[in-house]
Amino acid sequence: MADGYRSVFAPGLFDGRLMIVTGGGSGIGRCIAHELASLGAHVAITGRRIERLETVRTEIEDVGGAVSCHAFDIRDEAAVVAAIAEIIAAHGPIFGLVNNAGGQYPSPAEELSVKGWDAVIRNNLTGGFIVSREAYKQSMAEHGGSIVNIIADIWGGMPTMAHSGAARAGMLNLTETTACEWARSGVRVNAVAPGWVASSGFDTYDDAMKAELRRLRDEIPLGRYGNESEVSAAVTFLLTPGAAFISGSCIRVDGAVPNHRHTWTNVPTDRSIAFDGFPLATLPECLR
Ligand SMILES: CCC/C=C/C(=O)SCCNC(=O)CCNC(=O)[C@H](O)C(C)(C)COP(=O)([O-])OP(=O)([O-])OC[C@H]1O[C@@H](n2cnc3c(N)ncnc32)[C@H](O)[C@@H]1OP(=O)([O-])[O-]
Ligand SMILES: NC(=O)C1=CN([C@@H]2O[C@H](COP(=O)(O)OP(=O)(O)OC[C@H]3O[C@@H](n4cnc5c(N)ncnc54)[C@H](OP(=O)(O)O)[C@@H]3O)[C@@H](O)[C@H]2O)C=CC1
Repeated sequence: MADGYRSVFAPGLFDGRLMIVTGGGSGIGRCIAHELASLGAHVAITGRRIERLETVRTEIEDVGGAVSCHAFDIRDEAAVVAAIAEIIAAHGPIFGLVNNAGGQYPSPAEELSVKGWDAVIRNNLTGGFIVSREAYKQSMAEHGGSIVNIIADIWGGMPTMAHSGAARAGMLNLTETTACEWARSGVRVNAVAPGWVASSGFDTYDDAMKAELRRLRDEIPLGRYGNESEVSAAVTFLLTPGAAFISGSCIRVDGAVPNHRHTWTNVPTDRSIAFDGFPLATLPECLR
């Protein structure tokens, strides 16, 4: 038998608990599924492509974990309603939900079509909302639970990711709002915001984007990309009783990137020209 996932959390912590991980067929979601299963959970992994889910199912079962696969698009409301009902019928009440599925494509904002914008907003905001609502209504409202939403580093502009940045910022507020609304049902809702994490997600980028990623790596204060297990550990912590009084919060897993942003190295050296092209002298004193 292959080695299982080595979590820093106590073995058996989630024995018999049902956890859903959307986007569990690759990258960060796959890693989270492995960690939760290694701690005793039954993990329901979801995604659009069943073959990727089946591969992860085999990996987890090979090390003795409990897992099931459920293929659906998180943006398809009817499919989500049916899939959540099917998961509960087969595996019992939902204890944890990790809204990890998502993604986008890079594009300058002025070149985004409304169709492309909508596709990405639905992938990174609407989908997570639908899955959360159904997990709450169909199960967690009765007995409590914990939801973790994977967002992104939204503490600043995200050039070429306007659609995704807007969606993830919306997801952070949805996290905060549902944390309030569902608290009295014993449901906690938190977010984890990965920075640049070397995962299968990087494979979806073209060569220009990969070159940009290599440049960005040098600007990460901790000097490297994050890895999938570092995101998974933060998610797992939020699902544990150790986080019982944490709700509506966000853990950034980003090597301190947002703290570093204001140390710009590319500020204009010609101090006679303001950033917007107006001569500096025309600006009020307080803006100089
Ligand atoms: C954010 C910070 C860091 C994050 C890192 C990560 O997330 S790593 C993880 C990274 N992992 C992932 O990102 C994985 C998940 N990502 C995805 O599945 C896609 O990015 C998706 C959300 C667009 C799929 O939405 P879908 O199933 O609805 O796809 P669809 O094919 O039907 O397209 C609908 C419309 O969108 C437009 N459009 C789409 N693609 C492009 C493009 N390349 N170029 C230009 N435009 C594009 C286009 O308008 C298209 O309509 P058209 O003109 O064809 O009639
Ligand atoms: N890697 C990074 O640096 C960062 C990643 N993130 C976010 O973390 C999450 C995981 O990313 P990562 O593992 O790197 O990338 P991946 O592309 O490997 O993971 C995305 C997963 O989501 C699934 N998915 C995407 N869209 C849908 C959909 N509409 N319905 C159902 N499933 C869907 C995909 O499976 P399938 O295609 O089969 O549906 C895939 O398994 C994503 O939300 C990503 O945007 C955020 C910040 C940084």
